[in-house]
Amino acid sequence: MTRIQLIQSIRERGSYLCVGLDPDLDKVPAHLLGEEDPIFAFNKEIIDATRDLCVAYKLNTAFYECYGVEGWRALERTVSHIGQDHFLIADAKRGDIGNTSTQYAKAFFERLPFDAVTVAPYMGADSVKPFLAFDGKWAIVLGLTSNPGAADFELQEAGGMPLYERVLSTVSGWGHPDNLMFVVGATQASAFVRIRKLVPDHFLLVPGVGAQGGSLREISEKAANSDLGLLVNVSRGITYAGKGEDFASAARAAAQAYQQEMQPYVDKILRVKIIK
Ligand SMILES: O=C(O)c1cc(=O)[nH]c(=O)n1[C@@H]1O[C@H](COP(=O)(O)O)[C@@H](O)[C@H]1O
Repeated sequence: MTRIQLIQSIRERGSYLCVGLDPDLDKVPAHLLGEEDPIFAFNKEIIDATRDLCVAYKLNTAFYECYGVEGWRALERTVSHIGQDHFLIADAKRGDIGNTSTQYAKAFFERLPFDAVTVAPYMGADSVKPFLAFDGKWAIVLGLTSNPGAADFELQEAGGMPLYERVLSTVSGWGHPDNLMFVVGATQASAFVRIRKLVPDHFLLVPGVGAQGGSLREISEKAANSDLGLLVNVSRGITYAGKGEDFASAARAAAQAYQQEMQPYVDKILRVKIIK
């Protein structure tokens, strides 16, 4: 999916919500556990209940890999059920020497139909650039993450600025706003304004709303750009909004509340904008 298509889809749905599909068999409703593929059965109901309210789905591969080949099969079935109308993110946090990164990119972009993969920048240019070499595909590079451990390296000073700022300004030169996004945690509100100065045009993937306590309003006020420029991810806050047989309608209600909070920002920013 191109940046222009993504912006159109945000405008049409009045939403920049990304639903995180991180299924955990210890948490899915008991009545699904007897299904032949309970992970897919769970995801399918969540997808069917939320498709019109979100523009993206993010699958964290850890929640599939931990179930071995059956988990991977459920991931494949899930992405094919989602189809082509949503921006599809493989949250795999990859990045390795160049030829290995190319194989990771092929796995998600050629074997599977993902639009984007999350990438850790620690190994530098040759580990990130292979993900930028696929037409119409995206790398989403970790900038300032939502977890407490962000303080261990990302917030440490590196040559007169925090390391994450160096990552944003250096990595933004490796790609462009049509193939590169950055992850910024919703819990890092005090950094949003500074981040927008460093990467004014890039989309930001913002996890950490819901279970981790980040504020959708604060992100929207401080980090939206003239394209809207945000994908706000919520995983547990939507998928486990309900625990019983009505979990899908509870998920829909949670997603709808986020979408309704987003609509005024979409209207304000994208209503009269002519897309470049
Ligand atoms: O790359 C990510 O998506 C990510 C980066 C980050 O800084 N923090 C973060 O929570 N995530 C992921 O975003 C999702 C957040 O899930 P919830 O806290 O359940 O909404 C999980 O898949 C995390 O692995």
